[in-house]
Amino acid sequence: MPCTPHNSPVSSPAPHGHTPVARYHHARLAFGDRVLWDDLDLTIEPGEWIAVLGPNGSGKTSFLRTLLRQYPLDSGTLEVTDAVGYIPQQHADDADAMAMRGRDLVGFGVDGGAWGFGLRGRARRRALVDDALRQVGAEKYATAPLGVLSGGEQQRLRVAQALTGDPRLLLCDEPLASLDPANQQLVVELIDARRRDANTAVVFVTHEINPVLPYVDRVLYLVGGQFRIGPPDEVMTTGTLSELYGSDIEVIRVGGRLLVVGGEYGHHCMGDTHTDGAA
Ligand SMILES: Nc1ncnc2c1ncn2[C@@H]1O[C@H](COP(=O)(O)OP(=O)(O)OP(=O)(O)O)[C@@H](O)[C@H]1O
Repeated sequence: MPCTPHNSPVSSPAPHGHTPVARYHHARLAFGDRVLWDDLDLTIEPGEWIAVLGPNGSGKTSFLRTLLRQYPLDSGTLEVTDAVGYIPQQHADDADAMAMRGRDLVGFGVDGGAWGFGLRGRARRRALVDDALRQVGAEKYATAPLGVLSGGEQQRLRVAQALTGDPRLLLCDEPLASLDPANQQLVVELIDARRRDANTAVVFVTHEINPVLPYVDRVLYLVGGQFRIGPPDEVMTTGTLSELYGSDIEVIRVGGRLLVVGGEYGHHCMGDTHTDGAA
């Protein structure tokens, strides 16, 4: 993959206006012979929720990495806002969970853990952290060591961390993994509240579309170097997924939830879209 970056900021005078937060034009990403996608044209609008789906290794995290400017494109262009927030998977922190308080984790969003602030810098940092904690309702356990908090509480703090930069674009990398359904719902609602309050766009990588299905505007479905992008009703269909996977896939709707079954990729598909008790 060439190292020349093709990514550049979208110029945006109005932070939460109508300027797109990201724009791919004829974009291609490949590692050696392995093409993850080619000729991707995609404009992400403020307030839009895009779910990124696909089997293991199809390029979902790599897609986020292009938006984070960690992976340059092979060809084509990507313009993306500078105001990007990132929510990682749970348990993604390497730091000692008993030595770090909840608000320390949130503070990393402000300064990446840098030292040497003046008084004014510390006051500003404290205000940003307090505001982010308030947005996710985590004030109560902000001073507890991270290691004693539940998975749901920790994930709330990671949402708060991502909000400290006042993002126009929120990137979420499987943020529901290993949460129970009640905490999944809570985290999804926090993200949606931010989207509604600040018109922040959301790009949400997930193996389980059902917890976010009511919020999703468009699905980007990646499979074996191919992709489809469109509203869930257009992409999550027997016809579209069968064509994309190149084998028979059946999509069944059960009580507002989706169950995807069949074909040689059946195992992946079940994992991609089926959560609890949809069958
Ligand atoms: N820096 C890199 N160099 C070479 N290959 C890479 C690099 N990053 C990712 N890949 C490859 O690109 C493919 C897509 O990886 P990616 O992590 O984006 O998939 P994914 O859809 O997020 O997978 P999963 O669902 O398992 O998390 C994989 O085959 C991976 O090995």
